Amino acid sequence: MRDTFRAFATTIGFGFRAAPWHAAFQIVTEIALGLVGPFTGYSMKLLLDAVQAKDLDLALVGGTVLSVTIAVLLVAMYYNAHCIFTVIERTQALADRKLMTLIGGIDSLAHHERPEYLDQIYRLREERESLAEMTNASAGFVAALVSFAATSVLLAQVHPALLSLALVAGISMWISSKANDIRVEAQEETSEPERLRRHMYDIGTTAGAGKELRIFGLTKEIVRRHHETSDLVLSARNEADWRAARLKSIDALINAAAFVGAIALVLMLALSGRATIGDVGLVVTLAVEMGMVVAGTVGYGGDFLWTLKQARRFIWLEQYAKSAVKATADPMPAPKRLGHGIDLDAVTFHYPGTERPILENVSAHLPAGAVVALVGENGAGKTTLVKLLCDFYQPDGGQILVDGEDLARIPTRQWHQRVSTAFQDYAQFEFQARETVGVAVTAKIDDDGALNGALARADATSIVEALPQGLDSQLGTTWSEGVDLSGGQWQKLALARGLLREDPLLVVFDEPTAALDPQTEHALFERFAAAARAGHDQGTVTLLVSHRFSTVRMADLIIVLENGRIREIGDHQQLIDRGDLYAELYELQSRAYR
Ligand SMILES: Nc1ncnc2c1ncn2[C@@H]1O[C@H](COP(=O)(O)OP(=O)(O)OP(=O)(O)O)[C@@H](O)[C@H]1O
Repeated sequence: MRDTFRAFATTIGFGFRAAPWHAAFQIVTEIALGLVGPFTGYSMKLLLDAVQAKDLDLALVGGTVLSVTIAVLLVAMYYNAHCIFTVIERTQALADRKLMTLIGGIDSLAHHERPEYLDQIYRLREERESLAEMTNASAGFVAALVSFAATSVLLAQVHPALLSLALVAGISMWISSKANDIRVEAQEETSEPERLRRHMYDIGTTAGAGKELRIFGLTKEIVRRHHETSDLVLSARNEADWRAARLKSIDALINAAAFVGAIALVLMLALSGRATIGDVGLVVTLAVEMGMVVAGTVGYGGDFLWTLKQARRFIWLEQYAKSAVKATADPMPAPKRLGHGIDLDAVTFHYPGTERPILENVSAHLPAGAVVALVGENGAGKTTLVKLLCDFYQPDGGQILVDGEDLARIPTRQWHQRVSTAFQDYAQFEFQARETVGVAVTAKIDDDGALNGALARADATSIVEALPQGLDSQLGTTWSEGVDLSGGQWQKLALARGLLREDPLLVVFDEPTAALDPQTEHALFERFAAAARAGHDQGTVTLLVSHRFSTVRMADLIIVLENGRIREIGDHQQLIDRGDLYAELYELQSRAYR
């Protein structure tokens, strides 16, 4: 209950924060509109009674009530529509920013990788518009309830038995909410196949998979899979719709019976002289109005509950974001420089929600100022170790020690500020070139000297020089005057981004040069290694993950991982002398290049 209230308060708060006056005015006008139906019925009653009694005064009162009601209707309708759009637009923008801040700001990566979290995040992203709907749903729901109350009072004045219409309306709302639950449940249960269906659609329609789709003639297969998954999703939802429709038809029958009963009752009352002709008009109008009130309450109530569901997901995300912050019982700041280095002390790890250990008992000393290479076959656990060193995940067993202190004690955000990275799956920021590189240290976006220095270290100077407006060029052909770059050029800019930070304690290159030829990669890393060794005062550890042994060989220390365990460790010559896996793989690659 507390969570529900919190979810409601949070999302209605979005509306009032994004557009306070419009939100307040929307609620007022919505309630005014909700009263139009009952007041129209009442003025009709007055007018009919006035005609029957030939009472001019009563006719004037009835006419005035009707005129005011129509005026309120016209004015409120106009402002209400304006408020609805303004509130939704502004709230949507605010909710989007909140989602971006939460999803992108969580220290861990688990919510991007675990299926149960992905479903939640997927639904939140898909249904993000709902987060902006709370003001609208609440205003509509409150207005429908006010209308319901006013209609009930007017009906009771004619005859208390007519309140059975209100009772039936209550039952109707209950049935409709059950029908709505059935639909919502089906949507939730088909969340994963729906994600798969979307994945197929994305594969079939975006540029990323375009080349392989054509070469492998995959389009037909992807369309078939999309069809298969669609059938699964749609048949489950269709079945739920039928069940909901069966409930709704029972509801319709009850309503029809109540409507006929109410008209019969008021006619009997009128024929026996206990009700006026105006009462008959009033009951007919209000019986119809009651149907609309029920539809409104159910519709807005459904929107309200649906919005509440998304709001609860949002609260889940907020709580998850808080819980994903590493528990640092005895926090300490990251050291200014590394004197000793980083130690892996019997590190063991399995991904949350899985059983298989990916790293087992990994121990190694990464000396301050050293260039360390991490090699091993696909799936050996190299990237996983990198994720642990970047503090995206924490070890299940053992410790990572930074100058002898447990990394668990350093708050993740602080550690991230002292880590520089370049990954194989780099982000393609389609901004101006200076921003594409400069986002690594936003304070340096306008510092041409720093940007050019990083570009030079990444061997990317010529790429930017060839751009029409140099650093100010817009990247990405989907933007006006935007220019596109090759995969290797994008990767070099990502590398420059990784090299912009001046005081990192750990620099990680996880196959960031896979799109470059081996000679270029080798030359680049020779340069990084020289720079890393020259920058001993900072004690930075440079960690390089590569499958190219020509590059790896110049590292001070090479760690060979196999099935999540360290198979060998040493420098190039030591490992060659041992004649084990490294020597074998090195020989194989050298032979291929001879
Ligand atoms: N998020 C995840 N959840 C569960 N298992 C994962 C996850 N990420 C990776 N794995 C598993 O962990 C193992 C090691 O993966 P990792 O990416 O660390 O290997 P790698 O040595 O970097 O491989 P490659 O050279 O192919 O990049 C693999 O078996 C992989 O399936």
